[in-house]
Amino acid sequence: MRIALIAHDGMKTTMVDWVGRQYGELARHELVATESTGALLAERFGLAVEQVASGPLGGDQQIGAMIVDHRVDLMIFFWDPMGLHPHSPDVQALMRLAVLQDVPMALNPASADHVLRSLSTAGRPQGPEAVGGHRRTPSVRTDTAHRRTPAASPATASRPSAAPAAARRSPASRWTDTSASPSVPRRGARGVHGSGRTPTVPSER
Ligand SMILES: O=C(CO)COP(=O)(O)O
Repeated sequence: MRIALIAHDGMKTTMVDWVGRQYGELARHELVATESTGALLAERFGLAVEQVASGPLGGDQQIGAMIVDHRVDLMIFFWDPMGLHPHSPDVQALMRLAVLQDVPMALNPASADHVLRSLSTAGRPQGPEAVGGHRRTPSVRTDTAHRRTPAASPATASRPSAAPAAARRSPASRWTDTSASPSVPRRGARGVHGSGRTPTVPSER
């Protein structure tokens, strides 16, 4: 599985802490990162990390292109909610592509922990969903029970019925590594997630 790792400057410490906790699991996968994030992780942990350009210099767009090419299976993006980013349009575009292509995306350590923990089980869907696959495209619901209005809007009804990613790729293909060991227990006493993020001073990017 290829995992994209990205952190804004204000979240780099958080990323280092998280990777330190999840090193054992992450080392089992291919990693790609925006330049500064990747360099930091390679230096701190000796991880083999493919690096694209720095985020503000187009790296987010390069990761986005990888997502379009189905070369990223999971994105961990510690986006800084307190920072102003000159490349915000790139960040938004990247997130849009991840949503569009139905690539799992975690934006903070708590969700990243959950997603990583699920690697060992998500390839084996159980129950009714095992028949039809465990992933669906949000905009292409086939059941009608959820609708409050009598009919779907023409725009919704005329949409192509297949999700780009779902159509070309089996759900399980993203989760082939089913032998992952349980993730490293969380440490710290700060809440159930233990992510313990310290608020950071807004940074420029
Ligand atoms: O800005 C970023 C993502 O938008 C991260 O880029 P760097 O990893 O190069 O700092």
